[in-house]
Amino acid sequence: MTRSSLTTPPAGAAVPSPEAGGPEPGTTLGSHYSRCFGCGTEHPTGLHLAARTPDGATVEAEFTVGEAHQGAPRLAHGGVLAAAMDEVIGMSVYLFRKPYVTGRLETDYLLPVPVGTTLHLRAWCNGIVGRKAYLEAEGRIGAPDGPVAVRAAALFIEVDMAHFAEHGDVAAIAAEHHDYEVNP
Ligand SMILES: CCCCCCCCCCCCCCCC(=O)SCCNC(=O)CCNC(=O)[C@H](O)C(C)(C)COP(=O)(O)OP(=O)(O)OC[C@H]1O[C@@H](n2cnc3c(N)ncnc32)[C@H](O)[C@@H]1OP(=O)(O)O
Repeated sequence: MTRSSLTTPPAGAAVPSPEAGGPEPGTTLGSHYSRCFGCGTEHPTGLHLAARTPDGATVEAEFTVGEAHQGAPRLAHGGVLAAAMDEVIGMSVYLFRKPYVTGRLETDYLLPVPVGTTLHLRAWCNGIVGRKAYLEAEGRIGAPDGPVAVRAAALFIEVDMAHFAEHGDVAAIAAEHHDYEVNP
């Protein structure tokens, strides 16, 4: 992965271990918002990622490139592939039970990805320092050990739930996150 110093964990960054009380290995992770472009089951043209964690610390998902995801004819749009990496990385840090948002996302495109291809995505965390999480992901064509088409490195920043309430739609959050108190 070609990455900048901004997405490279500094020496001594702690690599998190599976959170006590977090998802058991093998668990399928639900969507965090039904209309999310990445994982929402109600999004008509979204990526519909249904991620799972094989080990409580990393995340895997598949994404089949559809008609709605084209850039050049019959080829996936690079921004859509970046969105898939963003989503699977976001799910991998959400394993640690704290809300994070993308601060920076760097993407390497190694192979074109035709419509109809299933990309096998995997994301993991390389370290956390304070509010900053350093993460990485890859997308492989056709099989978990297929050729790598996309690689990404990211810096995610921890926020609190007030971030989503203040800047987004507090009623939608309350409707889908029953543990979120609208008026604490
Ligand atoms: C329904 C709701 C459910 C929610 C449930 C939970 C969510 C579950 C997620 C599941 C999966 C989602 C997957 C998709 C995830 C997205 O796509 S999120 C959407 C895209 N991202 C955004 O909209 C973020 C927009 N940016 C911001 O809001 C603010 O800039 C941020 C990132 C919160 C940071 O602002 P801040 O809190 O004021 O913090 P700030 O002091 O500026 O930065 C903190 C540190 O990070 C560094 N930093 C910040 N940004 C950068 C950057 N771009 N580059 C380098 N360093 C940076 C700063 O330099 C600083 O470093 P230190 O000085 O501490 O060393």
